[in-house]
Amino acid sequence: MPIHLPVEDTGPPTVAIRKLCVNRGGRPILSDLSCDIPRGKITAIVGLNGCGKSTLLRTLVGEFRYTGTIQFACGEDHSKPRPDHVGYVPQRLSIEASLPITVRDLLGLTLQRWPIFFGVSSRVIRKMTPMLDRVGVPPRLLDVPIDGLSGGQLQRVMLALALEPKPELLLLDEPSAGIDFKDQESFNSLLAEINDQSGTTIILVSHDLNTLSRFADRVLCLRNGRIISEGKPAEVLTPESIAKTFGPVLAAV
Ligand SMILES: Nc1ncnc2c1ncn2[C@@H]1O[C@H](COP(=O)(O)OP(=O)(O)OP(=O)(O)O)[C@@H](O)[C@H]1O
Repeated sequence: MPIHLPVEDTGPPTVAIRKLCVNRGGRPILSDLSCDIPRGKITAIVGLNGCGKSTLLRTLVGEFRYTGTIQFACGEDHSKPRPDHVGYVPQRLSIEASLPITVRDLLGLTLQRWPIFFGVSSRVIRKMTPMLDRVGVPPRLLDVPIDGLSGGQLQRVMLALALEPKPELLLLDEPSAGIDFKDQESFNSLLAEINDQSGTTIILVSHDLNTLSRFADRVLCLRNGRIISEGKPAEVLTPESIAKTFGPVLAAV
């Protein structure tokens, strides 16, 4: 029986998920998953590799078909989120890393509504420096090819794109993967600042239970595509719940 601890009252949830089922490759990945994502809070999703964390985020951004309901309370039309209501930082870039694309090209290609062969508009060019500044990326990196960025710099560039124009919901899939401890700390502080200053609801997938216990408002533990427990970090990251989510070996550590 999953453990569901009450969400403190922050008004209607940003996302209400009910009986969500997702199949991939003919196999159930998420099964009968129900939860509320509280407005203006940071919710972390944890669980073993392959338990369905990325599938859940990618379903929320509309990538996979599903049964059940996902009710968004973003913008005025609550039935469907529009891209400008939801920002998404994927686990990895699905483009060839060796393509000779600079940060400026990536921002131009993503922000512009017409084909890049018309050139990047001056309106878009003017936006780039403040966008990068907001996430702590120096403007000199605009001319660096994306495969020349460090893991932490690339995550920040992706975050800058996800924050454009001003999402009510921000989804991040393992933003700390491949980043050293210092960069992780400063990236998490940046997310906390965004959450604090603009009230953006954040859902992030993470494997770093220590950091989450300080940083997330709520933790959702997944195992084999089902919710094992959810609640505040101190309530949920207990030896019993960790053992149910990750198995007895980690709990014993
Ligand atoms: N294209 C696909 N076709 C079929 N099954 C897939 C496909 N992609 C992923 N899966 C399976 O879906 C399951 C969930 O994958 P998902 O990426 O959501 O897990 P995860 O919890 O995010 O894992 P990780 O922590 O390793 O990123 C895995 O068992 C995976 O093998």
